[in-house]
Amino acid sequence: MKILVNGANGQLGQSIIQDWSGLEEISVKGFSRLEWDIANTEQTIHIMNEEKPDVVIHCAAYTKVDEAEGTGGYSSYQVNVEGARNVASACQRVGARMVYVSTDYVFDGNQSSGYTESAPTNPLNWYGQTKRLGELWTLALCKNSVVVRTSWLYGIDGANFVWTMLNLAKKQNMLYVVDDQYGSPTYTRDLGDGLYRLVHTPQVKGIVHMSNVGGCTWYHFAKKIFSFADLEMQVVPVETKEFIRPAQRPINSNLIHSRSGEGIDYLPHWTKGLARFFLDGRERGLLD
Ligand SMILES: NC(=O)C1=CN([C@@H]2O[C@H](COP(=O)(O)OP(=O)(O)OC[C@H]3O[C@@H](n4cnc5c(N)ncnc54)[C@H](O)[C@@H]3O)[C@@H](O)[C@H]2O)C=CC1
Repeated sequence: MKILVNGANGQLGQSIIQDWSGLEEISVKGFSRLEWDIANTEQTIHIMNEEKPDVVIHCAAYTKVDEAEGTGGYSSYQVNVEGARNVASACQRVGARMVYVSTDYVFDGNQSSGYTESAPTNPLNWYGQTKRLGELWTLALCKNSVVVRTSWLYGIDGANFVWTMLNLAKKQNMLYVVDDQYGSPTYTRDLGDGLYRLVHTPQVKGIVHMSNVGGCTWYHFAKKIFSFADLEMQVVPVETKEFIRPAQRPINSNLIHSRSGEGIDYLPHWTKGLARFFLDGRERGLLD
């Protein structure tokens, strides 16, 4: 099975390439933005015609949530909507399955019980809107496609909340962290494992929620990070309204995994994902 990964220099893309390279039953090839700009229609068609993959893992995205608001949304629209449309139609043309990675930010977060795959979407910010439009184009243009929604993603290679907390701990011993936004932190390697099972479960189509199970607030996530890192840090819980940011975030973006019985299984609990991150980081000499 031949698999292409776009956005391969991002945190999820790197994690997938590292874990899937060398596996016997698949061949995986990653493309950075410089090698494959998904917003470039001709380049997308050319690469897909040349490579003729069985599967494309679509990791490429404009992910700067606050900047997306500030720039009038142009860059995020180009990548998250037009780029997804290009890839979906090229996948359809060459008969490839497209796995479009999406986000909990397609929901407004007002539903305290969480969101199933079929729950109505209502993004609060421009990033979420562009990702939702990308989902719709993917499902409309590529018959053999799956939209995989995940949340609060962090990996060893990349900028994310975990590294932000660990880097701040080098400079200060007190931090304010939001305690009224709830979600599921998801480790890229655990998501990669879930995507690997999905790739081998061809009958699954449509929308699938895939995040580490369980959930917490950013405050509890930060506390857990410092506990795993064995660092003394005073973490003070604050409300979202005390942190004014350009993009609004959902208060409760808990993703319900109602399709996990279909051969794709649940990912481990989020605290296990974080423990795995620390093991990996220590093994690679990046963490004490
Ligand atoms: N980071 C997070 O907390 C979450 C991310 N997601 C989704 O997961 C997926 C992967 O996210 P991350 O790895 O965290 O993002 P990332 O920002 O680390 O990686 C995205 C990659 O896409 C590339 N890219 C940007 N524009 C491109 C273009 N025009 N053509 C080709 N590549 C382009 C970037 O260079 C980058 O390497 C994205 O679809 C994102 O929307 C979903 C939920 C949470």
